Amino acid sequence: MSVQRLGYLGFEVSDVQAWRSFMTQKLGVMEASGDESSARFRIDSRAWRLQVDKGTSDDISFAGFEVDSAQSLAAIRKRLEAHGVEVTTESADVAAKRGVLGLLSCSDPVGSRVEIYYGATELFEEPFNSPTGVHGFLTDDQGLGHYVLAVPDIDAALEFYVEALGFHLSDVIDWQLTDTLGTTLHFLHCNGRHHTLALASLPSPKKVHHFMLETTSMDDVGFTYDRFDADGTVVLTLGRHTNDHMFSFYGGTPSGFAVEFGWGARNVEPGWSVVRYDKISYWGHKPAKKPEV
Ligand SMILES: Cc1cccc(O)c1O
Ligand SMILES: [Fe+2]
Repeated sequence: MSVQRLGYLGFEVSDVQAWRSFMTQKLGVMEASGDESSARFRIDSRAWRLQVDKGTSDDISFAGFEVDSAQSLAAIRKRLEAHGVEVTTESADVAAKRGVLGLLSCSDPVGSRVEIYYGATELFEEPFNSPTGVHGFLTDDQGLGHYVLAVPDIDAALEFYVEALGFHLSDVIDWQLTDTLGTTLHFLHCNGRHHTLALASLPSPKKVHHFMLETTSMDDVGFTYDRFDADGTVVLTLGRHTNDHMFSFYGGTPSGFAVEFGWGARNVEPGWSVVRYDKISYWGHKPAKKPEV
C-alpha cells in the first residue's frame, strides 16, 4: 500500500494578499475561500488544492497525499509505523477542516508536515472557472501536480518517501546548476504522473524549490508565460524536460520559491525502467535575463 496521489499543498506566506492576486491573476487558479490570514484555491472539481496561511517562513507548510479508502488509510498507517514513523490520527474536527473523511499526519526527516487522507470533497455543483481562462489543469488520478524539496540528507529523505510512503524512483538527473554547484535530482512517482515529488540535496534557505501545475492546453502555458514576462518574473524560460518531456517555464512566486507551469508530460507506464540524465532539459529552461533598468 502506498500513497496514491498528491491531493493538496499548503504554504506559509508573509503576504497573503500578494498570493491571492498571484494565484488568481497570474496562475489562473480559482479562489475557494479566504480572508486576510489565509486562502484556499481550486484547480479542478475538488473543493481546494492549494492553501496559503499567513506566517514568516515563506515556505511549504504541509503536503497532503491521498489514498482511496478508510482501509487504505489504515494500511498506510501500518506501513509508516512499521518503518518507525510516528503517526497521528487527526480528530474528526481537524479532518473536517481539511474537508476529508479521515486524516493522518506525520513528519518527514526534516520536520515537514506530511498528511495522508481519504475522502476529499468534490464540488461538481460549482464548476472550476479559471479567472484567466486556463482551459483546465491535469489532475484526476495523477493528483494536483508535483513539488521539489531541497533536502540536507538525500538518503534519509529517500528512506522516508520511498520505503515508508511507498513512492517509486522514476529516474535521476545529475544537474550542474552552476560551475560550482551540482546535485542529483531523484524523481519519484506514486501514479502515472512521471513525478509527484522530486528530492535534491541542495543547500537552500527554503525546503521547497518549486511546485508544478500541468494544464490541458499548450496555449495556457504561453498565455501564462506572457503574464510572468510582462512583470519580469520569469525565472527559467520556456523549455522541455529530458525525463518527463514536460513543456514548461518557471516563474517566481511572492515567497521567493518558484512555480513551474507546464503541459504535455509523458506518463510512467508499466515496465518503466529507471535511467539517468545529465541535463534537465532537451532545450530551453534558461535563466531569464533580468529586464534592463
Ligand atoms: C528541474 C526539473 C527537471 C526535470 C523535471 C522537472 O519537473 C523539474 O522541475
Ligand atoms: Fe518540476
